[in-house]
Amino acid sequence: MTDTPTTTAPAAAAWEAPLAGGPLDATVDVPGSKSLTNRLLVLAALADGPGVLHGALRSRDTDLMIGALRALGTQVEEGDVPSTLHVTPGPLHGGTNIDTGLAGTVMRFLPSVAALADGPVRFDGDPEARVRPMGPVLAALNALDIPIAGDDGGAVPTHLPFTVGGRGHVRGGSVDVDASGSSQFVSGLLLAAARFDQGLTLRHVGTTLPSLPHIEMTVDTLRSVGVTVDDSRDGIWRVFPGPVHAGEFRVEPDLSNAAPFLAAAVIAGGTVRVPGWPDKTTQPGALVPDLLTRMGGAASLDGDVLSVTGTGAIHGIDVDLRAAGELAPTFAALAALADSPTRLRGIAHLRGHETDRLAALAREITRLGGQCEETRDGLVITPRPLHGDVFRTYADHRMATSAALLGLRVAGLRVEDVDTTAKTLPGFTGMWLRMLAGSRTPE
Ligand SMILES: O=C(O)C1=C[C@@H](OP(=O)(O)O)[C@@H](O)[C@H](O)C1
Ligand SMILES: C=C(OP(=O)(O)O)C(=O)O
Repeated sequence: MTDTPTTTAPAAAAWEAPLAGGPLDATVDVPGSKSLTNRLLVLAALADGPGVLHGALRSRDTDLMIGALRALGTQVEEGDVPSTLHVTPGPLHGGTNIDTGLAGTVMRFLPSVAALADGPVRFDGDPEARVRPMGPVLAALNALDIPIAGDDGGAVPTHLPFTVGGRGHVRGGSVDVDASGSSQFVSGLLLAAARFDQGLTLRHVGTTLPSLPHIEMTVDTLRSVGVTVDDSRDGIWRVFPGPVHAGEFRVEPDLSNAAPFLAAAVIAGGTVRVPGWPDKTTQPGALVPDLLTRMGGAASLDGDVLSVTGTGAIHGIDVDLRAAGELAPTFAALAALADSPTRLRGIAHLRGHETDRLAALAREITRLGGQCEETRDGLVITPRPLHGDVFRTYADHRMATSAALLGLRVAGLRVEDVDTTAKTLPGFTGMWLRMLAGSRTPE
């Protein structure tokens, strides 16, 4: 995954990012967390009875998860509002296809569910998904005696497309996994492991481990459905075999999607508030208030309302974002507008995200006249005066929200394919305009 990103989408369809007209004063209701919604959907499909999710995110990634679980035999129905989902598990069927789109959570979480199905399940996704790393999950399942085939046979594939030869049960046991490329390799194996005959002991054998909060989220979510997990040793997780209990769950707002709105207050000045902020969470977005404070904002929590106030002054930072790589595009935008250089470290694995985010951010910030250089494991951004141009997004929702942030200060910035934000936040442009107008953005 070292190729530089390319795109062929026409610049003509680009969205004119609005300039901030003055200090903000807005309350933004952010929809549910992608990561929690897709974990809870998977566990509901593996549960011992019908369950309910409230506040679920409805977006391309979560609708792909719903579509895939339906294809495997699970009933998923909307309640009185689209964010309420009733899930009734059924026997897991093979003989089906799964469209992963560009969703890491679908392509990495469902192969071990498919291994429990009663026949082959073929996975494929967007062209951009075919270059995202899959090898460690597939090799681990293969080591547990699950046949995994690429379209042309041969060795265990390392990328989409592939077929998981579901056998109705998985032996389980112990596997070693190099998860330095993505925490989702760990989460994807742990989520289904209580349904493996022997459960699973998973040992991470790589040099670095990104997104530890997302692995803690997996462990926490498993425990919330009655699964016993031992995570007492660094880099080793043991999931005991046993039932996954059905239940009724409420999904927290997506704190990583809240990040660009809160960051807007630091850039434009004024205050942005996000209600429903959890006082305790495994979401990496929990780091946002502290990071925005270090860059010049002031954050406070009043009840469950998180407020960020800015003056327009932005300071560069040196930060290891290993735990929260999905925040990097937001902080890269802030960095390009700051009064001193920024170094973002610990995020080499972003080269395997929706696009190679390090190359994409460096290229697009440079296109606007900025200075952004890739390092071995991150970016160094040196603020320079920026000018308007087309900002390419490479099918990456967070490139689009990052561009909207830059557009608050850079006249004439046009965001290519802004609708890519539908991956996790459909309606983003409406929410952004309402934030700028100072009116509350309904969920
Ligand atoms: O498990 C999850 O829900 C996620 C884990 C992280 O993946 P990586 O560890 O690949 O960064 C994160 O970036 C992604 O947006 C969501
Ligand atoms: C990396 C991300 O997504 P995915 O779940 O597709 O890996 C992201 O949302 O920033």
